[in-house]
Parts: sequence; C-alpha cells; structure tokens
Amino acid sequence: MSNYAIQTAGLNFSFGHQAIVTDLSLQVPKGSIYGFLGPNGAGKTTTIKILLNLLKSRADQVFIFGKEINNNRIQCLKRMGALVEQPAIYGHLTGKENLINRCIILGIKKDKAEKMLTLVGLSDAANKKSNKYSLGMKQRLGIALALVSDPELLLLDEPTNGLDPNGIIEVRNLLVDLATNHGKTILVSSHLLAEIEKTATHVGIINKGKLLFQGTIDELHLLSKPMLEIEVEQTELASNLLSEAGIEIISQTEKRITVPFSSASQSGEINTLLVQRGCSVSSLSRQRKDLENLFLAITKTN
Ligand SMILES: Nc1ncnc2c1ncn2[C@@H]1O[C@H](COP(=O)(O)OP(=O)(O)OP(=O)(O)O)[C@@H](O)[C@H]1O
Repeated sequence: MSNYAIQTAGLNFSFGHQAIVTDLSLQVPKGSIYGFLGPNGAGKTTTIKILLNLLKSRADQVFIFGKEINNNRIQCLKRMGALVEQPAIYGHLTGKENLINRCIILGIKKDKAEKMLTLVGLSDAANKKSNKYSLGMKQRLGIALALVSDPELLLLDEPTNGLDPNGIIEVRNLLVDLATNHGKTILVSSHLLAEIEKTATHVGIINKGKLLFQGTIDELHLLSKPMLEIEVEQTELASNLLSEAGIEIISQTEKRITVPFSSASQSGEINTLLVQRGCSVSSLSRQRKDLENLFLAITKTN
C-alpha cells in the first residue's frame, strides 16, 4: 500500500521540442495539503493535466494511490476531483441546479447536491443564479462540483486566482476543513507562497519544469537560515574584529553588518567583543528570511 496519493517518478513532458516538465518526482502524502508552487509558466497546470491523464505521460511515471495511471485510468480518475482553470459552471442555472446536473451525469443521487452546498458554505445561495455569484462563491461551487463524486484526492489549479481577500479566506478555510474533517488529500497550485503557507502541510516548488524543493512547511522554514544583524557605528573596525574572531561576514553596509546567527549566547559574545574594543553597537537583531523571499531566492538561483 502506497503512503502517497500522488507519486511521479522522473516525469518528463514536452510540447513539441519544448521540454515543459523535466525529471519531476513528486510525492504527495495521503491526507496532506500539498502546495504546488512555482512562478507563471513553471509547468504547474501542465503537471496537473498530466496527473489527471488529460495529457499523456509515459508508462511508469505517474502513480495515483500507488496505481500506474495509464493502465488504471478509470480506477485512478474515480478517486480524483479537479478544478483546473475556470470552473465549468452554467451561469443561467442556480448553484443547486449546477450540482444536480453533475449528479445526474455521474449517476449519483440528487440529494448529494444539497450536501455539497452545505460543505462549501453555499446553502444560503443555493437558489441564486450562479452568474450572480461572486468569484469566491464560483470557486467554491467549482470545488463542490469536483467533490460530488466524493473523491479522496482533489487537484486545484490556482483556486484563489483573482479572488479578493475575503474570497481567498473562504477558499483557504474550505481546504483546511476538507483535509482535516473530511480526510481529503489536496494538491493546490499557486504562484504565491504566502497563499499556500497558511494552509499547506507540504510544499513542492518548481521552476522551468524542475522540482527545486519538496518537503514539509517546517523543512522549508529550516532552509531560511537565521542571520544576526549588527548595527554599529564603526563598521570597518567591527568587521575586522569579527573576521579575526573567525566569524563569517555575510554582508556589510555603512552602518550594518550581517553574520550567521548561531545562538543567543554567541550574539552576547559578539556584543561584548565589539563594545570592549571600542565599537558603539546600537542593536543586535536576529533576522529570518520570510518565506516569500526564500521562495524568490530558490526560484531565482535556479
Ligand atoms: N498547449 C500548449 N502548447 C504548447 N505550449 C504550452 C501549452 N500549454 C502550456 N504551454 C507552455 O508550457 C509552459 C508551462 O505552462 P503551464 O501553464 O503549465 O505553467 P504554469 O506553471 O501553470 O503557469 P501559470 O501560473 O502561468 O498558469 C509555458 O511555457 C507554456 O507556454
């Protein structure tokens, strides 16, 4: 039994001669909210389409709940729901009618429509025409449509794109509820780390079709090494003293020196050293790269 809802093994994909996805090995643990991150054009939508078998992968490169997708297409797709690009909603129908329509197509009892509306918090708007829905409501209806068949795995391509802050919070809360209280595994793509950081348990970062980082949110945080920023009047003298003491200088400006932070006691020792040798230290502060800067650094250097 695989512990992964999605696993790709050295996945490659090209449009003509243009390589879009290169040697991509994703591991999406069951029950996780996996933030699939990358700048525009990184290959996220293409990857999601491959995972849904809308674009064909080579044999033995994509596994859904441990099953190779090409050989087990229907079995795999039955366990998946997706929202890729715009939700397929009939604007002239109400939210409820859209869902009933989907139930009929899938041969599912119509009362499921009501349950889905409750699940995504649209019960009050059930009988409103969906072209009168806000963008956030449309996205939630799109997610409800993807959930009708009760899939264990949800793939959502930039579900918060274009939403206002309220809409973003609505979708974010829904994802957490689906994973925590309904046992869904969710892969959600975004080009904004700040967006994913609030909900994801795991993160995969791609750029130009290559996986640059994969791990838990905590592991991502560990990558952003903390630094000690020293504000001092005599920067030249201070940097010489620090170098003599074997401390690496990461950067230096007119009034500020940055060195790696190792411990609070070492910061105290640095302070004592500088003050005793005649430097006026106005502040010592621990800095940590925020995740957005870390994301930019990861995608830029590669
Ligand atoms: N049908 C297609 N034919 C040819 N090239 C394509 C096709 N679809 C996408 N591409 C190219 O594949 C690359 C990756 O696109 P993709 O849509 O997967 O990226 P993305 O990470 O989802 O970006 P975005 O956030 O902008 O949607 C881009 O260079 C895009 O131009």
